[in-house]
Amino acid sequence: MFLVGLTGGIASGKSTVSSQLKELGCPVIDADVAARKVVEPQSPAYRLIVQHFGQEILLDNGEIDRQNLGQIIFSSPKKRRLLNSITHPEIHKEMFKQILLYFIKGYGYVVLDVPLLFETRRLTRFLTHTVVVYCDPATQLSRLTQRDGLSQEEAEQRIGAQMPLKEKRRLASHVIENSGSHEDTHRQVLRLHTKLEDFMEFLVVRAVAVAAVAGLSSLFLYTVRLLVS
Ligand SMILES: CC(C)(COP(=O)(O)OP(=O)(O)OC[C@H]1O[C@@H](n2cnc3c(N)ncnc32)[C@H](O)[C@@H]1O)[C@@H](O)C(=O)NCCC(=O)NCCS
Ligand SMILES: Nc1ncnc2c1ncn2[C@@H]1O[C@H](COP(=O)(O)OP(=O)(O)OP(=O)(O)O)[C@@H](O)[C@H]1O
Repeated sequence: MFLVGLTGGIASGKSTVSSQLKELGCPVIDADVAARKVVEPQSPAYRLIVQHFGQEILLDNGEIDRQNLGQIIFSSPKKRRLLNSITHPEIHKEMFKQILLYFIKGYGYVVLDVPLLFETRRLTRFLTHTVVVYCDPATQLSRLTQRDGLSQEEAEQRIGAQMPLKEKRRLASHVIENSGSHEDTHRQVLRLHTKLEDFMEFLVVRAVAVAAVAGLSSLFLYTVRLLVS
C-alpha cells in the first residue's frame, strides 16, 4: 500500500478536492476530522487543553469551544505551538490507526488530507506522492472570509499561521490549481485519480513480477540440486 499526502492552505480547497476523490472511490483520512475526535470530552488531549487553557475554553455542554480556542491560538504563536504539541501526536496516532484499518481491508493506497503536512513534516517520509491544492492569495482570502464570516484581518492572521501556499506548491510532487471553477478543479482531480490508479497497477504488476522471478529462481535451484545429488 502507498500513501498520498493532500495539503494546501486554509480554505484553498482541500475538502473540495478530497470530496471529489471520495466520490471516485478513494479512501481519504481527514486530519481535521481526527483533530475533532482526539479532543472529545475526557480524552487525554481534552484534559491537557483544559489544564493549559482553563475551564473558560469549554462550552456549557463540556465540549471545547472551537471558535473561542481558534481565536486564542490564531492570535498567539506561543499558544498555537502549545495546542499543536498537545493535539498533533494524538492526531497522528489516530490517523495511523485508520491507515492500518485500510491496509487490513486491502486498499492499494490511502489519501491523507493534512492541512499542516509540510509544517510538521512528521508524515512526509511515509508518503509516495504529495498533492497541494493551490489558489491565488486574493481568492484564498475572499473564500476564507466568506466561508467563515471572518474580517479581512482575522483571515490574514489565519493564513499567516501557515507556511505560505507558494512554498507548499514548490514542495509538492503534484499541484491542483483551484483558483478557477469547480469543473476546472474536477478535471484535474480526474487526472490525479488516473495517475494514482496507474501507479497502484504498476506496483501490483511489479510485485507479481518479483514474486514470479523469486518462485522461478527457487524452482531452478531446487531442480539443479536434485540433478547434482
Ligand atoms: C483551532 C481549532 C480549535 C479551530 O477549530 P475549527 O473547528 O474552527 O476549525 P477546523 O479544525 O475545521 O480547522 C480549519 C482549518 O484551520 C487551519 N488550522 C487548524 N489548526 C491550525 C493550526 N494549529 N495552525 C495553523 N492552521 C491551523 C487548517 O487549515 C484547518 O483546515 C482546531 O483547528 C484545532 O484544534 N487545531 C489544532 C489541531 C490542528 O493542528 N489541526 C489541523 C490538522 S493537523
Ligand atoms: N473552485 C472553487 N470555486 C468556488 N468556490 C470554491 C472552489 N473551491 C472551494 N471553494 C469554496 O471555498 C471555500 C474553502 O474550500 P474548502 O472548504 O474545500 O477548503 P479547505 O482547504 O478544505 O479549508 P480548511 O483549511 O479550512 O479546511 C468553501 O466555501 C468552498 O465551497
